[in-house]
Amino acid sequence: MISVEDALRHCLAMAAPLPAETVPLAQAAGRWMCAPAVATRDQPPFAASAMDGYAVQGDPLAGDSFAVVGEAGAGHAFTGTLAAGEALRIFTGAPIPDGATRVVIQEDVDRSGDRITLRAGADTGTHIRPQGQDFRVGDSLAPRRLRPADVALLAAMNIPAVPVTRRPVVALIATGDELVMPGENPQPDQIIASNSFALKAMVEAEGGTARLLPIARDTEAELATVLALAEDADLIVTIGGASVGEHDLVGRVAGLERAFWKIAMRPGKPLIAGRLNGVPMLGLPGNPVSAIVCGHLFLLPMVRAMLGDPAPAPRPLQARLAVDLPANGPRAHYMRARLSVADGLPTITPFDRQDSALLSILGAADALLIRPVADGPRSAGSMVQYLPL
Ligand SMILES: Nc1nc2c(c(=O)[nH]1)N[C@H]1C(S)=C(S)[C@@H](COP(=O)(O)OP(=O)(O)OC[C@H]3O[C@@H](n4cnc5c(N)ncnc54)[C@H](O)[C@@H]3O)O[C@H]1N2
Ligand code: MOO
Repeated sequence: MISVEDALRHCLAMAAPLPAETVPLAQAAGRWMCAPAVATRDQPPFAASAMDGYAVQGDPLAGDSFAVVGEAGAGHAFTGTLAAGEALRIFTGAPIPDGATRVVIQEDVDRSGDRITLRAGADTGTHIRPQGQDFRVGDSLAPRRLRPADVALLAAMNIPAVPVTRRPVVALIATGDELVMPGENPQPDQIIASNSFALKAMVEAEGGTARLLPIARDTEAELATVLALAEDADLIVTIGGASVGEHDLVGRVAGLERAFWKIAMRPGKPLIAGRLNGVPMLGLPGNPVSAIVCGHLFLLPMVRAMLGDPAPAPRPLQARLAVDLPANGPRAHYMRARLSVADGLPTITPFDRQDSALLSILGAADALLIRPVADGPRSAGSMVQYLPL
């Protein structure tokens, strides 16, 4: 058995960033931009009014009066130059005319015909957004997973398409004679394949493309046939058949160059990783919670690394333990747990039942409480690490 940390290192060593492709901005959200984006213009491209009002020169006092000589709106610049004693009717987003140094908001003036007079108590802000206050030509946005606000920033930079890492194709193969697909009529000794659906959703939420392949029955021939369907995938994931029984065939697949088998982790002990004819492969344990927890700890980091994430490993957070816990054993325990807030602090309570077959408990959990190998007894109130689910 190797440690969780060593197992993750082996997994990440197999997961190199994939090549880039260019996508239009409208399809870029959620994708990993893999080269810096550089602004080709200033924003705003001119000094702009931040308010609806009147552009004037200098610092007028209450009672000062101006002749309104024209108008500027967003997209409609005033081309003349403003002289002392003149005002330009101006709207938010319009270019500030030459000669103006300030915008007086319309609530602070009295207008009569083509004249305005400043009221007492007018605010003294300039209400001018300087050219390039948001970004300037040459400013860049570093590679990242694009969030909605990033896509807006790229649009404002006038960048219509961006280079993104190709989505990794992850082939998911459930194995076992006992499995049928949801909606089928299981025999009395059969169950429904479930965890592949969670893994598909997890891969896709992370930016990968998941391909659910047919269930492989417990024969070497059938497993080989289904694995052959996955040979063009970027990552092959099998589910079940990873343990030590006669029907656990994954570790014995022809062409598998194993990096490791069995890790000091609960749930997830029988995890297998390696390359199958050169393609990175993860053999997840069949128990639903084991498969999904290993998905969070090993599969998703590999997907993130293939997408170019420079920090693909899971990032534990800290919370206050709500109950006493006995010492942990020789395997790191990723306990299904619930987060709450007590006295303004994040607090974590593990479920009493931790059997790795319990999907209902995993569904009720929003965190994995991490017990390191041989961690001593913990009292309520001590700080522990967890991974959000
Ligand atoms: N003698 C030992 N037996 C077991 C050990 C061990 O060390 N020595 N390890 C146990 C641990 S830990 C786990 S986890 C399981 C995992 O074994 P496998 O990866 O071989 O998984 P299976 O035997 O195929 O299935 C386990 C369990 O999960 C159900 N299953 C399988 N696939 C799915 C699926 N796609 N959806 C829903 N449920 C699935 C399957 O029916 C079994 O009930 O081994 C222990 N045994
Ligand atoms: O460690 Mo196995 O993964 O749950 O029961």
